[in-house]
Amino acid sequence: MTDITPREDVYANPAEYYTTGNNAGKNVNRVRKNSVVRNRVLVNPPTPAPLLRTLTAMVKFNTMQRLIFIFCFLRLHSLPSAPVCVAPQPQSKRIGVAKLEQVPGQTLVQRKRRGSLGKWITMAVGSGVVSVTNWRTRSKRNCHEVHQRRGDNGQRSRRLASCYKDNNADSWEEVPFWDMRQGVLIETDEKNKARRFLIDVEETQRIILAQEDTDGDFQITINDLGPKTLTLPTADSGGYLKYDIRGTYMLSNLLQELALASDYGRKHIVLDEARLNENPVDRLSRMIRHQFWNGLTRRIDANGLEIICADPKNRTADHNPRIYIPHGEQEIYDYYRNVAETRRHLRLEVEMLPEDISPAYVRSINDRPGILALDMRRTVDKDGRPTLEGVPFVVPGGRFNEMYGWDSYFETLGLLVDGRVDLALGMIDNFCYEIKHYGKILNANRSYYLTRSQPPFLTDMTLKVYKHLNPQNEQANKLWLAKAFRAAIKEYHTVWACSPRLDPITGLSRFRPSGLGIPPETEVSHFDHIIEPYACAHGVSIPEFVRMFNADEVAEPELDEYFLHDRAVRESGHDTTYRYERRCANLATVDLNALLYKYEIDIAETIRDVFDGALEDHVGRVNGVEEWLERAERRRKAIDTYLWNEEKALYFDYDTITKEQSTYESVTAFWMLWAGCASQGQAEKLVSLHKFEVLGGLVSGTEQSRGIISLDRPNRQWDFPFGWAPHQIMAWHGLDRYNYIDVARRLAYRWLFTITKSFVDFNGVVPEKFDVVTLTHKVQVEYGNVGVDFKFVPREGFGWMNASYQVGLSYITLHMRRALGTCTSPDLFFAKTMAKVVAAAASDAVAVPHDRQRRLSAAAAIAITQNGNAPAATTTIGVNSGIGGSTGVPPLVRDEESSDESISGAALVPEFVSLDSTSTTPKEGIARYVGRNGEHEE
Ligand SMILES: OC[C@H]1O[C@H](O[C@H]2O[C@H](CO)[C@@H](O)[C@H](O)[C@H]2O)[C@H](O)[C@@H](O)[C@@H]1O
Repeated sequence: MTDITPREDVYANPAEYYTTGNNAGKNVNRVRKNSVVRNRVLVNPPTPAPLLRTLTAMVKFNTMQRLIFIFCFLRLHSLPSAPVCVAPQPQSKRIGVAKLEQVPGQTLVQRKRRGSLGKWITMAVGSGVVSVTNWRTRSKRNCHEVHQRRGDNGQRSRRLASCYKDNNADSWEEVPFWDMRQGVLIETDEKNKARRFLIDVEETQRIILAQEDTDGDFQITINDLGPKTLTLPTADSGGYLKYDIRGTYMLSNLLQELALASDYGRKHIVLDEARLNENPVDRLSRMIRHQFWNGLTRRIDANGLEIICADPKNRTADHNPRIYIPHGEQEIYDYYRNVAETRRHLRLEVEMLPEDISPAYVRSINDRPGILALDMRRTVDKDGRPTLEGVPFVVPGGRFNEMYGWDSYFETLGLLVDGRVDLALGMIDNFCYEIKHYGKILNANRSYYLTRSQPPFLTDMTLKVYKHLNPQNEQANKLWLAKAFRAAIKEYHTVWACSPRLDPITGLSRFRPSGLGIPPETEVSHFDHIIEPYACAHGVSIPEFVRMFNADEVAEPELDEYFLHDRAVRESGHDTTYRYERRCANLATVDLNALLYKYEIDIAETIRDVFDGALEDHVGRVNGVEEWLERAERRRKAIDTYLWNEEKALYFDYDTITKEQSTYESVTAFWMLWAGCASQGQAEKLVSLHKFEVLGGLVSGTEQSRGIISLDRPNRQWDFPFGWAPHQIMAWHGLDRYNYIDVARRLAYRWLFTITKSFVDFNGVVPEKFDVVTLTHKVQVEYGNVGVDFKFVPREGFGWMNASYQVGLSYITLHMRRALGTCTSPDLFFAKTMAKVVAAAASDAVAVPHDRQRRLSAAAAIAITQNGNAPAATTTIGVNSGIGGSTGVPPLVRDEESSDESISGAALVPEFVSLDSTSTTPKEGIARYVGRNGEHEE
C-alpha cells in the first residue's frame, strides 16, 4: 500500500490561516515572520558546516561527479565580488512601502529596507509581467549592482545589473533602470517561492464572478467562457505588485477560497498561491478529510433537529419538522416533547410509532413524512444537568439528508481511512438501534422508508471498526462487538433468511420488502409513464389516479405487482436498472447472496476468534461456529448451482419464479470475490473478463445487457454507461483479496482519475455518480446527479464518492498518485500495458471471443489514436470535448518510471499557455493590507 502522508491542514483551524484587516494582525505577523525566516535562509551564503559536509561527501564522488561539482561551484561563485554597499539610511529607519512606476522603456523602482537585516527589496517590472525579488545591493565604482542570491541565475542578474544606472547614495529612493528583456518574465528567486496574495474578499468575488462565471452557475468550470485570467495584488508588495493567476483550476480554487474566507467573516485575506495551484489530489483528499465529512455529519437531538428535519424529497404540502419515536421509547419521546415545548420556533411535531409498523400504517403517514429517531447517549448539558445527545452519523449528501443503509458502509470505509472512528462507530450504534426498534437496517431513517431495507453490510462494517478501537479497552470493545453481532444475527434471521425474502427452494435470498402504494420520495413525474395507461383507463388525471390507488379506491393487481418489484429495486440499492425492472422481488441476486455469505462467515469466525466459540443471540440462544460455517457452505453451493455460469464465466441473478438464470451482466459479480465466495478458478475467470472496465473505472453493467435506449426506453442510472463508487470499492477489495492487486490498482486509478478530472474542471465537484464511459458527471438520467448543486465551493461532496477517493488513494502507488495529480489519462498512463494487450490479441485474434475482441480493438484504437475517436465504451475525449484534449488532460505522456517532480497548476491547466488573456485587477489601489496599527505592511 502507498504511504500517504497527510498534509497539515489549515482548515482544521482556519483562524491560523486567514488574515483580515481588523483582527488578524497576529496571524499576519506569524506568516510574515515565517517568510522572513525563509528568505533569510535562502539569501544567506552557505554556512561553513554544509560546505564542509559537501567536501567530506566529495571524497566518495567519482571523477565525473567531482567535475560537475566544481563546475557548479565556480558558476555559483563567479559573481563580481564588489564590496557590499552600506545602506544609505540608518539601519533602524522605516521607509514605508515600496512604490512602483512604469514609464515607456524604463521602470522606476523604489526600494524599502526590510527589517533590521540590511536587506532591500527591489521591484522590477517587465512588459506586463511583474516580479518581485530580494536583492543584495552592492556598490561598484559609480554604479550600483544588484545581485541575485547565490545559486540563482547569475547571468540574468548581471544583465539586469548592467542596465542599472548609477545613483548617489542619497537618491536611492528612486533608481531607474531599463529592462532589456521586454516581455520576458524576470527570473528571480521569487519564481520558486510561493506568492501570497492580498485579497479584498468581497470585491474579488464580485469581479471573478462577473468576469469568469459566464454561465451564471456560481462556479468556474471549463464550460465558462471568460478570459480565464485574473490579476491579483501580492502581499509581499503591500498590494502594489500584481500577478496573474490563470486557468479554470486556479480561478475556481480562488473562488472557493474566497467563499470559505467569507464563511469565516473575513474581509481581507492573505492567500498563498500554493492554495490556488495545489495538487488536486492533495486538495480533494484534504477537503474530504477536513471539511466534507463534517459537512455531512448529523445528529438527531435538540441542536441537530433543524438540519436533519429538512427533507428536499418531501413533496407533500406539509413541511413541518416531524420526528417519529419508536414505540415504547418513553425517555426519548419525553426528550423531544420537551424540545418541542422549549423551542417553539422549531414547530416540531413529535409522534410515537405504533408497536406494529404495518405497510398500511406506513402508507397512511406518507402525507406526514418525518425523520425517524435514532440512538442517543446520556450526557450533561452546559449547566451540568443530565440530558441526551444524538449519536452522530453521516448522510450521503444533497437531497439524501438521512442515514442510509449501504451508503453508511462505504462511508465507514472512508471515515476509517481518515481516522474518524467515532463517526463510523456511531453509525453502527444507530444500525443496532434500527434493528432493535424498526426491525431492520432501514433503507434510510425517514418514515416513508420504514418497510424496506438496503444491502446488508453490518458484520464487515463492525469488524472493520472493531479493528480500529483502542485495544486498551478490550472488554468494552468486546461487549460492543457482541452487541453489534447480536443485532446482525437478529437481522439475518428476521429479515433476510426468512419469508418473504428467502426462497425456500434454492435456499437463496431476494430483495422483497413489504409495502403498499407508490413510493412518495421519488421525483414528481417518475412513475407517470407507468401510471398513465391506468389513469386513462379510469378516465382520470395521473394525480387523481395516484390518490385513488393509494387510497385503495381502485384495485389494479398488475400495478401492485409492479410496485412490489419497484420496492425491491429500491431495497437493492440499485434503483433503477433494466436488470431488475418488473422482476427484482423474484430474483435471488448475486449481490445479496454474496453479502449474506459474508455475514455467515463473519459470524462464524468472530464467534470462533473473539467469543471462544459461543455467542448468545437476541433470543438467548447460544450460537456456535459450526452452524454458521454450515450455513455459509450451503449458500456457497447454492450460489455455484444457481448463480454461477461456467460457460459465460460469470455470476448471474436467478429468477426463483421462472427458474431461469438472468442474462444481465452486472459488475456486482465481483462481490463474490469481496465475500470470498469464489474459488480461485472462478476468480481467475472473472478477472480475465474485461467487460466492465472502461476509461473511467468499472461500469455497472454491459451495454449489451442494458439494451437499446430510446425515447420510450430511457437510460437507467444503475446501467451502462454509469459507474458508482460502491461497485468500484467492492471490486478493488475483492481483487485484492484474491491477490490481483495490480488489477485493483489499475481500476482504482481509473476511478480516481474520473473524480480528480471532474474536481479540477468543475469547481471541485464530487458527485453521486459518473458516466464512466464519457467521463462526465452531467448525466441525462432519472434523478439527474446529486452533489452538483452548490455555489462557490463544495462543502460536502457525496458520501460514498468521498469514501471511494480516500480508499482508492490507499490502493494506488506513489507513482500513480503523482500521475493522478497531473490528471494523466488512464489510457495514456497504462499505454504500455495496453500495448501488450493489443500485441497479445494480435497473436490469438482468431480464438478471442467476440466480447474480448471488441475490448481489445478499442484498446488498440486508443493506443493508436491517443485520444482520437474511439468507440463509446472506451473513448477518451477529443480535443475540444473537455477531456484528453486542449481543455482537458495535459498533453503530456508520463512514463511509468518518470520523475517525481511536483505538480504545478500550470501543468494541470493547459489554457495557461494558450489563452489570449485579458487581465482584470480587483479594485485598483485598495487591495492593501492595513496592519494592526493602521500602518501599511508588505
Ligand atoms: O429518491 C429516490 C431513491 O433515492 C435513493 O436511492 C439512491 O440514493 C441512495 C442514497 O445515496 C442510495 O442508497 C441508492 O442506492 C440510490 O439509488 C433511495 O435509496 C431510494 O430508496 C429512493 O427511492
